[in-house]
Amino acid sequence: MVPILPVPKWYAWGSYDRLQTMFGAAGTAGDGPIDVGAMTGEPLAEMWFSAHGQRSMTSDVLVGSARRGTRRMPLADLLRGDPGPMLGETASRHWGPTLPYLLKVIAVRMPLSLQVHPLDFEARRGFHREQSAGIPQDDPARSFRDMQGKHEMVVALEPFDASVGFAPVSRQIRALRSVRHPLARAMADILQSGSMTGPADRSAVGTAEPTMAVIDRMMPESARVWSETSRRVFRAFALAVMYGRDVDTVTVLREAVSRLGDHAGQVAGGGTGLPTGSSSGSRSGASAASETSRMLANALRAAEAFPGDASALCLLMMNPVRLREGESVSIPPGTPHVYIHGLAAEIMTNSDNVLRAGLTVKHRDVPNLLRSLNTAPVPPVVPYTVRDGERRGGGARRPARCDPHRGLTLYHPCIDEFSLTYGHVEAGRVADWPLPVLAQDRPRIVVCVDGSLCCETERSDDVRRMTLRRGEGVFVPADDGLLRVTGAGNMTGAGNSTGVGGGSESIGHQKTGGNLLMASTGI
Ligand SMILES: O=P(O)(O)OC[C@H]1O[C@](O)(CO)[C@@H](O)[C@@H]1O
Repeated sequence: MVPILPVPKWYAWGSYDRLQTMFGAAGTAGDGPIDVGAMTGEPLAEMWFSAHGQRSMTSDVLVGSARRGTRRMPLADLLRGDPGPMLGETASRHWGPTLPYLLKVIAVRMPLSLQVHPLDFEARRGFHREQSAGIPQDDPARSFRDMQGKHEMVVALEPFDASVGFAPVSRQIRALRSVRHPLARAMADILQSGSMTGPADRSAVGTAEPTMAVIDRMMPESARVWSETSRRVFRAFALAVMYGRDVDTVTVLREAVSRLGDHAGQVAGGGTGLPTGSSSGSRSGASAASETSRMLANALRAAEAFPGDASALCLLMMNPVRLREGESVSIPPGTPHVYIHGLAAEIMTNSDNVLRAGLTVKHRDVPNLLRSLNTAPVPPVVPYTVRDGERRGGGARRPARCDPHRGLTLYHPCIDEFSLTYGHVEAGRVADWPLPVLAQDRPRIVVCVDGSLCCETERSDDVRRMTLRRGEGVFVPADDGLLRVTGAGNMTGAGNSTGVGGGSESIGHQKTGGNLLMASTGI
């Protein structure tokens, strides 16, 4: 068990206080430790616990001992040097000498890009193409930073708003028709009839006949077997991201919100936002209207952050999602998504490949995004959750309510690279399930996201103990076997600079315990 120092990522959409407060001095950055707690003037978006191949993306770990002295080294090097004991036999056999997952805590202050993660084969193809074009891997204009598709899962640490995947087409048409703008109308016409229907539609994009033919040529090869619905969704989406120019989205969306009676504010007030009904249009008028309002609300927030960017209208085609703390959603490669607001843990395959179509100051790559785009209107995928050994949900539309204050929940999507455990461990209590299950030959990363926790491993006679305060984390090698975690006292100050605790906190004397986030492989 070694302390791990997360890598901070400063992006414009990050928060000026959330991660700073959580992580304090527990961060690393390239050449040395960094006190993110003192950097409230900068928007801090993400803290990465990672062994990604690029130096600027791998976390450092502290090796050695408090008695003999510690030194920092990149986690990626530690794993490469001793893959068997560090990663375990199963993980090394499947994924080679590296961690197959990347864990982040993210703070979304304002909407971030309309994006898609590439499919595996597109990532491989794109990576090699950019390598042979000589584009440096850390070039901001690079789309493929590694060779992997990115499968992702989000677990909300606080209410978290997003738009994920395409909504049922009837919902898309309804939302688009609620907005009085020629581009929204042209998108709705395409969804309804397969094409733009008249001169008014064409004037919306300032171009004539060939538009549809150009768009159709952007479809991937797999489009040959797509349903007509998927083809229409592709065309409407592509129309906005390829041809939408300087649309005053803020004005038209505000007007639609106020005309519809602003359900958005009421909806934002509570409850899970995952779509609940079927895609057959069987939902009641009231719930359809409220879903339109939520689509509009997300689109408006995106438009206000990026005025003039027509791709905000694409959020009127997407499922609005509101997660409560402890709820989660999977983002398989190809899924269009926009994160709107909130604090969350994100775990993903070991990749930094993001293809953006809009709502960003970063590099956009519409052609590559369209090649990976999943155009099927499907409800967001909810990962399996397991509590006390009991498996629930999975692919269901409504997640089992996972109250993080009532113990630990294990979340896992239908892939093997990662799983995540989140929940509260009361002071003086030893977290039992699922930690023993995850002890079998798996590399783990444990982060204390609130309060404090005492971690203990025992290998032969060597007992190692560490107290984690808020923001501190440890990497637990597969070889360490069973990890015992006990809720410690209330020490909510920002993390210390080393993450090395003595294990001598007065467990049981204080009442708070801690909130545990633990990443592991799924097998
Ligand atoms: O590169 P951007 O647009 O800032 O977005 C980065 C974020 O988007 C995601 O890909 C969201 O799925 C995250 O993994 C990452 O945190």
